[in-house]
Amino acid sequence: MPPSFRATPDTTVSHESDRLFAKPLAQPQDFVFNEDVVRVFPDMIKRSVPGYPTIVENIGVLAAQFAQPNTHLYDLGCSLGAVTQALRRHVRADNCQVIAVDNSAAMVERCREYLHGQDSMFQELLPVEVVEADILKLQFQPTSLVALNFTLQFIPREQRPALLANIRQALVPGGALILSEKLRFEDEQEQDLLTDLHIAFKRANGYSELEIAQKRSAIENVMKPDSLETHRQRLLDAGFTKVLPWFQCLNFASLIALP
Ligand SMILES: Nc1ncnc2c1ncn2[C@@H]1O[C@H](C[S@+](CC[C@H]([NH3+])C(=O)[O-])CC(=O)[O-])[C@@H](O)[C@H]1O
Ligand SMILES: O=C(O)C(=O)Cc1ccccc1
Repeated sequence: MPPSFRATPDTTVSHESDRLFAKPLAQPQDFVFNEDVVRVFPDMIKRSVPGYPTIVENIGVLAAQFAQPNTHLYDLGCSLGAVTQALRRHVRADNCQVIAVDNSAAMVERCREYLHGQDSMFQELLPVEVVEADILKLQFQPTSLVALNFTLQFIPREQRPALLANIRQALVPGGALILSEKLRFEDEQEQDLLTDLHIAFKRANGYSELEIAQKRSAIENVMKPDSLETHRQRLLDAGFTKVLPWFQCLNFASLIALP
């Protein structure tokens, strides 16, 4: 493997560890993707989402199978561009362009630094445009690969069907949507067990009980997970013909939806 491909994965490594919820907070506030979160984000998501590094890398591998020449590839809710970087490591289709979109100005600013930094260091990378926008307002270009990697859960539930229908309309034959989400379980006992196991995962990654509790209260009004069955039915209703789960670790899963 040429050195350029060994070097790229490290560009999102933040050396700051996530202590955002370590001290007791006087006023519980809703979670926002601001500068403080941006600074610790790679550490936060890796220690909070079981399977995250595997999912990101393999979105690149899967994308390489679906990417069609002369189309756009979308990384929706790109944060710091981890998925876009995986696309750059794996996709070899001709004349593809990545559109990475996020509505957090702080995320977009750092994401541009990382990705444009790669542009200046390495040749022959997939071209990337990083756009600060609401993914609900995008006009999609013909696309062969759309990644919603832990983003749909932050979209108000009533807006999710229209977003998925827009994506479905823009997908070319042979393309795919890759949708990763935290799952909710309809069975109360399953939900409680998976929640406990996820807390154990966070604890094993160095989070204290206080950090876990404060993060949960910050995120609960903002992030609304659905069940696998709800996802499957909503994707079919949006016009997708097949929904294939390809990864699950505890209550975090990733699906391939085919047009
Ligand atoms: N309406 C919206 N429009 C655009 N962006 C949005 C919107 N709502 C939320 N976001 C953005 O969606 C991202 C969700 S994080 C995705 C991780 C990334 N995909 C990764 O693979 O590292 C998931 C998490 O933090 O759990 C944030 O950057 C939000 O600003
Ligand atoms: O599900 C959770 O409890 C999380 O912490 C997921 C998460 C990870 C990173 C940012 C926001 C939510």
